Amino acid sequence: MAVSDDEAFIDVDKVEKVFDVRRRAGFLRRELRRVRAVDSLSFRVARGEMVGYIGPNGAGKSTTIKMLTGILTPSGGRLRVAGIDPSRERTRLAHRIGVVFGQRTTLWWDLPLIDSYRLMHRMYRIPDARYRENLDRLVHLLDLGALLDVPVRQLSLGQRMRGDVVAALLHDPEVLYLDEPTIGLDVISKARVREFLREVNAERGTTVLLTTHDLQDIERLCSRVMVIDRGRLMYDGPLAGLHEVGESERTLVVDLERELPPIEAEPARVVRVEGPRQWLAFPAGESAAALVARIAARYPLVDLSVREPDIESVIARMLHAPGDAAGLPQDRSEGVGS
Ligand SMILES: Nc1ncnc2c1ncn2[C@@H]1O[C@H](COP(=O)(O)OP(=O)(O)OP(=O)(O)O)[C@@H](O)[C@H]1O
Repeated sequence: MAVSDDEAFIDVDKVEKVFDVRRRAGFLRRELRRVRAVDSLSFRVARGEMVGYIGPNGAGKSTTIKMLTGILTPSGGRLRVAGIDPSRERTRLAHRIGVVFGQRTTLWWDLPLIDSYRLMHRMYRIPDARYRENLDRLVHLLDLGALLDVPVRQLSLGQRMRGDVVAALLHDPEVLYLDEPTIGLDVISKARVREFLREVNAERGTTVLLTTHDLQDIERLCSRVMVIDRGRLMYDGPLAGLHEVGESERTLVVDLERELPPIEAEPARVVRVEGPRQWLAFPAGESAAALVARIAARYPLVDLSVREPDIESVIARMLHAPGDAAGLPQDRSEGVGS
């Protein structure tokens, strides 16, 4: 998407990351393999944007985020966040970014939640008044008041995740990297975290880069989505466009009054029939309401529901490579000698 030079808050220009990995290739032999995790990757994100960053397992998403936080140094290309080169000035950048890794916690496991926040207050040298104001606001928004004195190890996954989100935002970061922030959460906790992220983005103008395997996270939060595969950017645009490129399909499940032959309702097609229930696949870009109206006019409809495609199938269709279906680990290594 077109973000100009001046607007770019995150600026990634032909960035590469190559890992050299030694693998056992016999009794004594070790073979050196070169893994190109990120391959000439370029994109820009403007301040205040909320962007989904998705791709199959092993596509290079975490490697990108690690370079953006300064944990990893690129092998080539140029990378800036808020004008800062992350790997050179990691500490300075740390005051301006927040990170939530859904699979790991940044909180101290044995301490009550509030003690982790007090430690962050000191670590980030957050002015007292600002710390108190942020803590009150965030704890209220994420409904954590009753849990502040509970050790982190005793929190449920959803409570812990909300605790992590507060920790990432206490120092008012300008950019937030979220890696699977709703993984393993129940429907209510997911909705609460999403609602909260939308508010933070709207109120504070926080720039958000969101990695997820949950298509609904993207649908609810991001107007723009970037798809990475084998370290390369394959798509950058609205989610609807991704459905079109990938020709992804939604499913309409209809319950009829009685068993009937397969419904005829172009462009939908019946993919399964079980008694009076029929499943119809139709292009994700088509209006479900118009389709339902056409079917209701001709068939005795009792009930219906619409099922969205999952993110893996959308990406897999877009990549047009059934053998490489998203979710499968990919070997991207090149032999470089022993
Ligand atoms: N420290 C490392 N050393 C060697 N290879 C690595 C290292 N980190 C990542 N890789 C390799 O780089 C590629 C990209 O990995 P990365 O973790 O960035 O993918 P990902 O898109 O985040 O995947 P996932 O969705 O599974 O988290 C993979 O082939 C991975 O095995």
